[in-house]
Amino acid sequence: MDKIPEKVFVISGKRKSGKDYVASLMCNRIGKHLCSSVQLSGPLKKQYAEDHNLNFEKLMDSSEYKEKFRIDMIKWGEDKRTEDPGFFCRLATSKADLKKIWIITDARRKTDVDYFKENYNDRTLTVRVCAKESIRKSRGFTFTLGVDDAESECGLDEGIHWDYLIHNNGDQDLLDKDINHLVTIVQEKLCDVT
Ligand SMILES: Nc1ncnc2c1ncn2[C@@H]1O[C@H](COP(=O)(O)OP(=O)(O)OP(=O)(O)O)[C@@H](O)[C@H]1O
Repeated sequence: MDKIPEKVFVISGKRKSGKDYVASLMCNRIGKHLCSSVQLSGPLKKQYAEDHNLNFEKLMDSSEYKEKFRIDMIKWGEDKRTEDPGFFCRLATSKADLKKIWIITDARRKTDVDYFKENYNDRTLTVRVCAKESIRKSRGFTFTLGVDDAESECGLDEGIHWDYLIHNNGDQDLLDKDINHLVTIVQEKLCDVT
């Protein structure tokens, strides 16, 4: 293992629940000098793009290009994960420049949660971003067969105990309150180690 973080927030949520939005708020409030946002889908997409001769930058943004390859990419990722469940988690966190606080922005499967619990047990906090379907739709979500009923989107809907829930339904005060709570945990932890 290359580097031991002080805290690992493992964020999950349905499509367009606001995972990236929440991760970015957390990062800004904790301090960008302390936080690394880690996308598990990053290395997956990079490898997929290389193997299939595709444009990696376009796969990483929220363009139609990404949507076009989503189903095939999910299948390809499943096959890799079957061979080695921690493969993408390990790849995503093996960068040398990661900071003290890791914010994993896109846990999708139990194997993702298990990986961080197994490797950073005392430091991992699981976070579920919750948003009603109507709100997610207003942010661009449309139900897609083969995507929204696949394990990659439903694997963490049940059977996981979340340490924290973030309510992202449009009430900015409630969202702030939830995020401030997580920020306080980090600040307390960092006080303990300094
Ligand atoms: N509380 C909020 N206030 C304003 N805009 C928001 C809020 N939450 C999310 N959004 C916006 O909704 C859109 C979807 O959010 P985001 O990309 O964070 O969702 P996601 O869960 O990461 O989506 P995906 O599953 O597709 O990666 C973005 O344009 C984001 O800026």
